[in-house]
This record gives sequence, C-alpha cells and structure tokens, in this order.
Amino acid sequence: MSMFCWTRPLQLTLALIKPDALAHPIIFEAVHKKILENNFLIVRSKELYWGSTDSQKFYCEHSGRFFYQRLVEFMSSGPMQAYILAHEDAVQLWRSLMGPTKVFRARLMAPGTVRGDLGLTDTRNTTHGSDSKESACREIAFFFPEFSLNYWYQEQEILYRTGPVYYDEESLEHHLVAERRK
Ligand SMILES: Nc1nc2c(ncn2[C@@H]2O[C@H](COP(=O)(O)OP(=O)(O)OP(=O)(O)O)[C@@H](O)[C@H]2O)c(=O)[nH]1
Ligand SMILES: Nc1ncnc2c1ncn2[C@@H]1O[C@H](COP(=O)(O)OP(=O)(O)O)[C@@H](O)[C@H]1O
Ligand SMILES: [Mg+2]
Repeated sequence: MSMFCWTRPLQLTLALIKPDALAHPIIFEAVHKKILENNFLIVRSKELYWGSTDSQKFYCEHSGRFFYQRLVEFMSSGPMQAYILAHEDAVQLWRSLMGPTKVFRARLMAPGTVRGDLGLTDTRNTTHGSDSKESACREIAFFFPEFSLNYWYQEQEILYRTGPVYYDEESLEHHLVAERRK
C-alpha cells in the first residue's frame, strides 16, 4: 500500500512510452520505473497499437514539418503504452523528466532525463507527454475516450489524493484500497 503526502490537488497528464521503447522490454521497464519512482499515481495504463490515421490525427499540428511523415510511420510501427498519470504537477514534472524533444540535444544538455538516456533519435525519442493542461484534456480523451475527466476531478481526485492506494502489478495501475475487489 502506498502512502503519499499530497498538499495540493492532483493534476492529470497523458504520457506515452513510444514504440522504440516497447521494442526493448528493458527500456520499457526503465521508463515505467521512473514513473513510479517520481511518485506519479498511474490512474490508467494500457498497451495499444496505432494505425497511421491515428498518428496523423494526433500529430496534425506538425503536418508539413520535414519530420511529419517519419513521425507518423514511426508512431504506428509497433505497440505503445499509454498512461493517465496523476501528480500535483503532473504536466510539468513529466515534461521535465522526459527532457528536451530532440534526443541529440537531450544527451548533451539533459543527461539523466528519459530522452537523454534512452532516446534513439529526434523522432524516436522514447516518450510523449502533454505540454499543457489543455493538451492533457484533449490527449486523455484521444487515448481514453471512456474516461470522464469531470467525474475524476469531482469525485475521485480527493480519494486518490488522500488514499490509501495500492499499486497493482497486473494492471500496472494504482487503485483505491477502498475499491479493492472483495
Ligand atoms: N531543419 C531540418 N532538420 C532536419 C532535416 N532532416 C533532418 N533534420 C534534423 O537532423 C537530425 C538528424 O536527422 P535524420 O538523420 O534525418 O534523423 P535520423 O537520425 O534518421 O532519425 P529519425 O529522426 O528517427 O529519422 C535531427 O535532429 C533532425 O531533426 C530537415 O530537412 N530540416
Ligand atoms: N526536429 C525534429 N526531428 C525529428 N523528429 C522531431 C523533431 N521535432 C519533433 N519531432 C518528433 O515529433 C514529436 C512531437 O514534436 P513536439 O510536439 O515538438 O515535441 P514533444 O514530443 O516534446 O512535445 C516529437 O516527440 C518527436 O518524436
Ligand atoms: Mg508536443
């Protein structure tokens, strides 16, 4: 059972472990461990595959950029792990743990970050994280259409914040002790 001492309301963000990492279980485990070590609560976790249409839709803001085609192909090249993560500063903390977008810069300027340590190239940079609260709402709905943000913030946030919660190795998620299947 995990006890956290949160002093402020929890914020949600959408995180991905990209196909380059899932192709190597050791890398996937290293990133997943980093999420747990930094006291994120894993509210949802699932493995999924994208088709190129999903990729194009999600990254439409980058269409026309020189790397767009390789990004679309890469992101639909294999399984990914998608998470809804909760923390007091979920968006900003996950962004800082990931490091700069471009791996070559991350290696030089941000060793110890996920992308600096584990990224392969600027496109194959191991992880994604929402870049704002607004992006997090949009991206959570994209990956978890059944998840109700309003319901979670109104009814569940206080329960996850005050706990107790436990980490379920099978689902790779944190659950409320009170809701543990009898
Ligand atoms: N501005 C600009 N940068 C480019 C272009 N092509 C590649 N780069 C950058 O040059 C670096 C290496 O690019 P590439 O060698 O094409 O990428 P890669 O190493 O094959 O890896 P991927 O990005 O996964 O394809 C990366 O930082 C890219 O962002 C381009 O046409 N314009
Ligand atoms: N200069 C680049 N060269 C190659 N791939 C890039 C480049 N810039 C961005 N990408 C790819 O597009 C994804 C989305 O870009 P962006 O939203 O700017 O970064 P971030 O993922 O850090 O929010 C990046 O994670 C990376 O996979
Ligand atoms: Mg982005």
